[in-house]
Amino acid sequence: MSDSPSSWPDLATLRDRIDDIDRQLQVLINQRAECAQQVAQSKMAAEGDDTHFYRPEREAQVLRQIMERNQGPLSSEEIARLFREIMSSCLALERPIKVAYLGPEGTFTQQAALKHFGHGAISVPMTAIDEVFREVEAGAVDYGVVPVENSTEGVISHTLDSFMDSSLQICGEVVLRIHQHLMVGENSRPDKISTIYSHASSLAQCRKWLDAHYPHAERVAMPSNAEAARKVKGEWHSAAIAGDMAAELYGLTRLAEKIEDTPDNSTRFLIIGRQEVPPSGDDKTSLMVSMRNQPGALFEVLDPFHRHGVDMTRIESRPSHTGVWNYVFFIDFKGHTASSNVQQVLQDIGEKAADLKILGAYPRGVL
Ligand SMILES: O=C(O)C(=O)C[C@]1(C(=O)O)C=C[C@@H](O)C=C1
Repeated sequence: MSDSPSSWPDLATLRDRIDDIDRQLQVLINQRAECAQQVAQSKMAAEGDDTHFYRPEREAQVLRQIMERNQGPLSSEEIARLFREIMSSCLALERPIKVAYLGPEGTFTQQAALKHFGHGAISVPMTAIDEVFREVEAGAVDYGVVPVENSTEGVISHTLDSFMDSSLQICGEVVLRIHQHLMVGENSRPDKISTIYSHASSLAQCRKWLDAHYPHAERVAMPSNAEAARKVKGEWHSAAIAGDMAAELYGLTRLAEKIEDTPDNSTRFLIIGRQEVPPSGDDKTSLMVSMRNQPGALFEVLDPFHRHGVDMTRIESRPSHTGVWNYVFFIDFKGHTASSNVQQVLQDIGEKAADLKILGAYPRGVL
């Protein structure tokens, strides 16, 4: 017999079934929350004042397990997103976590913070990247979220430079697909757009689209996309390029969606904190290495990775703050500082480098 609508249970029966499942889910979610409360007690008994309630390695393991065992029909990403929120609420019961991000409200960095920590975290906007670092260092917030590289635009040098003078650790990473939309306020005249506001890097990410669709509009760089969205709210002749959060926050209408020139446009953000993270089973490590300016310096940094079979994922060089002729390399690689081949790499580089700083070993982004 074919599966026709007439052979399905009726709507009332299906809704009864959903009510019953919801009842069970609710009991189970609250049982999970009680467990998390007990975890908090046991952590405090063992660690006292230094207790870290947020455990990046455990969260990554929980989310990976959920994705691996998922059988659908919900996608692995979707089910992990739901559990992300459950864990976020459980952590908030243990202790509410404060997270500073590069603001204002509605930026992609806030979106990244919520994607990583879920909506149980209290997110606090900051006006600059170094302010995010300062707030975490001072203990005014627990963690910070800062952008570090965009697939189209490259590295965010402010973030790398901030690590030079900071003792903070990288505790995690999160990658966000960046979709840019052209948006206007309610009194706008879409056929009369003469000015388009956005952050310089978003304007650059949409350059070809703007050349094709608004060749005569003036492009004005703003401190952030969210700032741009706020500005156009009351202007009838201008539009902003920003993301979903900014459109919703300022009640703007999207004139065109996903206008970024490269379809896989994404930004990587780092979670910074004051704790070292144990291995999760799939980790990355970030280093900062200062080399004297002499022939073969780059080779001496790269060679140990090759010799010990460690997979480098990124290398950037920045001028050092201290010596005019010294360079600092920022390096990311797969693996955790607890593993022996990584320790051998660190030892070899340490013997040649003027300075070697481990910025953190942390779980590879899951969501
Ligand atoms: O396992 C822990 O350490 C917990 O605190 C529980 C839990 C969870 O809800 O699964 C909550 C917060 C942590 O960041 C990690 C996991």
